[in-house]
Amino acid sequence: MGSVFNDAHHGDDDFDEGLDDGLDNDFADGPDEAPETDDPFVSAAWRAEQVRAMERPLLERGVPLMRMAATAAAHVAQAMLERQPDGPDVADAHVLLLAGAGDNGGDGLFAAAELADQGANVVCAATGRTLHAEGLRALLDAGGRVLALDPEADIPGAAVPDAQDGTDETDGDPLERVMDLYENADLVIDAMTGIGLKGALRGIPAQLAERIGADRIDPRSPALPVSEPAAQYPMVLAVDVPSGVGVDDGTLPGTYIPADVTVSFGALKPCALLPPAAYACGQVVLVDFGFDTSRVPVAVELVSAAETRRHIRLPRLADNKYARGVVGLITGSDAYPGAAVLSASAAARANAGMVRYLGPERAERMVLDRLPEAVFGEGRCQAWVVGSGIPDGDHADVDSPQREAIRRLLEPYAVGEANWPEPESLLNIGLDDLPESFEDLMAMLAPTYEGGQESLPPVVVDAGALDLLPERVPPQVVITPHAGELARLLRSRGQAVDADDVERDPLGCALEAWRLTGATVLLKGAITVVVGSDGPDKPRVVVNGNAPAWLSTAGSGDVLAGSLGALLAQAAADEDRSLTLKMADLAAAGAFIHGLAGQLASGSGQAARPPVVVYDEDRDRLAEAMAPTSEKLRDATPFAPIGKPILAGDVIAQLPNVYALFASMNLSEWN
Ligand SMILES: NC(=O)C1=CN([C@@H]2O[C@H](COP(=O)(O)OP(=O)(O)OC[C@H]3O[C@@H](n4cnc5c(N)ncnc54)[C@H](OP(=O)(O)O)[C@@H]3O)[C@@H](O)[C@H]2O)[C@@H](O)CC1
Ligand SMILES: [K+]
Repeated sequence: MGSVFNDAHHGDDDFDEGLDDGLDNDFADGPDEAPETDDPFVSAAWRAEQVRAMERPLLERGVPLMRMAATAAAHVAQAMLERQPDGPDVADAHVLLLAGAGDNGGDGLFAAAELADQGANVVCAATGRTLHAEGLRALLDAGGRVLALDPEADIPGAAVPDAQDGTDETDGDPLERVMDLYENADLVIDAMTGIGLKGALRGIPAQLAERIGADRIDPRSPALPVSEPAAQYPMVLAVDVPSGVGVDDGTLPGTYIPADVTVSFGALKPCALLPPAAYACGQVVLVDFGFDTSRVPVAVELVSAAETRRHIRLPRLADNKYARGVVGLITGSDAYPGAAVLSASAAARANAGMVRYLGPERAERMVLDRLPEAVFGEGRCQAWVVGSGIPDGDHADVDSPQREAIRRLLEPYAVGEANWPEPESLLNIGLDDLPESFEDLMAMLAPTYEGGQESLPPVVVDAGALDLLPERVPPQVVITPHAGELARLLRSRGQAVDADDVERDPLGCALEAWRLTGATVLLKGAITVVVGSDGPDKPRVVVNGNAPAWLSTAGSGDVLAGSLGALLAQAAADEDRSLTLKMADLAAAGAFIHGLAGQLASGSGQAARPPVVVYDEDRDRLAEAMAPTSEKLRDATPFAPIGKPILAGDVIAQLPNVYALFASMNLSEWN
């Protein structure tokens, strides 16, 4: 399952005819499979200590988890070899196992023993001073060989086969030996460290990861769909997690070995979903041990098609345009009028009842040109979008009327004020209505001061409006910064952070912004990280990974802001007051819709975090599930699997098709 639109297309109601525009490439009619990607289990991740807690009862009952893990890893290794068009059979394969002293190494040893049993030529490079005793015995019994890298190692049976030149193990630099083996291997099994990693890799594992990682990390390589046949040998299979990645926070604290496939045991760990570590995981195959996850709070969640669908409001018989949600936009400027067009068009094509635009005359004219349906001036709105295409405080005119309008719109959201206006009154504010000062605004709204801050309409605060955000706001304020903008926001609140810091630790920085502002934080990136409120002082972390790399294009952010505004307006049209605890999921659903529109527009099967494959004991079904995207989409689109360049307007044009895909999902599930 390499593509999210399959995920969006699994219902009973077959979806193919009747949507010519944009879907004529039959893209949406891809393989009708993988309903399991809607299983919450494959879209949730738990921290290492939580995973250990879930393992414990099974281990106490004597369930042989390590052997189960190893067999799964061996099957996955075989599937990797078999999918290479001219790859070797297992019996002829050269396998290099990098094994640490812990249980992760144990998994690797048993898995490698199974491959050696089938005739594979296996060499284990032991990176610690010991090896899992039974695993070692199994590998040696199966004919595998062991090279100890640590001079202090005490590993019975470790002997170095002649790597190249017939000399014995004491010759030469053992690291060089491993690199020779690496260069001649078909498959590397990385079992140096798993969830027991503390901090950054050090010692021999760090040196190995540095050498091998440097060979495999090329920032200039294009974004390809995962699971395509290897462009380079050897392929790397990571056992549980790629060694060296920050298991719980998704960072890359030091050297690491990026994997083609990561076989994850029992449950996903956050590193499988969070950037940048998720990029190092490649295709993720999840082995279900039957953990009881019911009492363990999810640490990080991947938004799914099923979850996104829950937030979409299909039109009803008795609807009028207001009932379907009205989006108000204060976006675009004389300097960037195009952002007004893009954000308003995106909102209008994303299932909103109406779009109301407030901005300078030139931008208004352009919006009207492209969107005759838009209305201008005051009136009711269920959600707002502000700031896209508006210069920030460093670049705007001091008396920019739009910034002033946004400032006034946001002022009532400032937490800490004694009184809050009823939403009704705020909903009805137009640009011309906005009084001169906050005091005047409050006076105007005075008769309706009753509601709490949670009843204010949701608002997307983007780009140039981020520096207008009040110190603290309620969760229905969604901020949508990219890394540079988030760094700036954090600096304005006393944190010494730059864009690189945000890219190194997106979760940590998004959490910090959430803590400091109270806003729902949507941090844009190849994988979008959303942090919102899950109750008092309790964060909810949701990520979206379906966007193809083509979506990094001018105006993409304006489209996201507009279409997210439309989603929020739909939700608010129904919910009135109870969006507060749904905002993280709503924001992530907005990112999912945007990413899916990008996939449809570009015809791309590439995605930063494609759906997770569930391990299947049946070898054929496993091979099918792990099959390359190009194979799955071969007949679906001439552009598969990589796709084609797109403009922001192409993404907007696909938004109705995204909604159509959701509308076509099993109708009985809509209730
Ligand atoms: N329990 C079970 O039945 C099951 C467990 N499962 C498997 O167990 C794995 C967890 O095993 P674990 O707890 O033994 O830890 P593990 O990941 O091998 O790491 C410990 C090793 O890493 C080393 N090390 C640590 N930090 C380091 C650093 N910074 N730099 C360098 N080295 C460092 C550390 O060295 P030390 O600090 O002791 O010198 C030690 O050697 C889990 O991921 C899964 O694969 C599955 O089979 C399912 C059933
Ligand atoms: K590993």
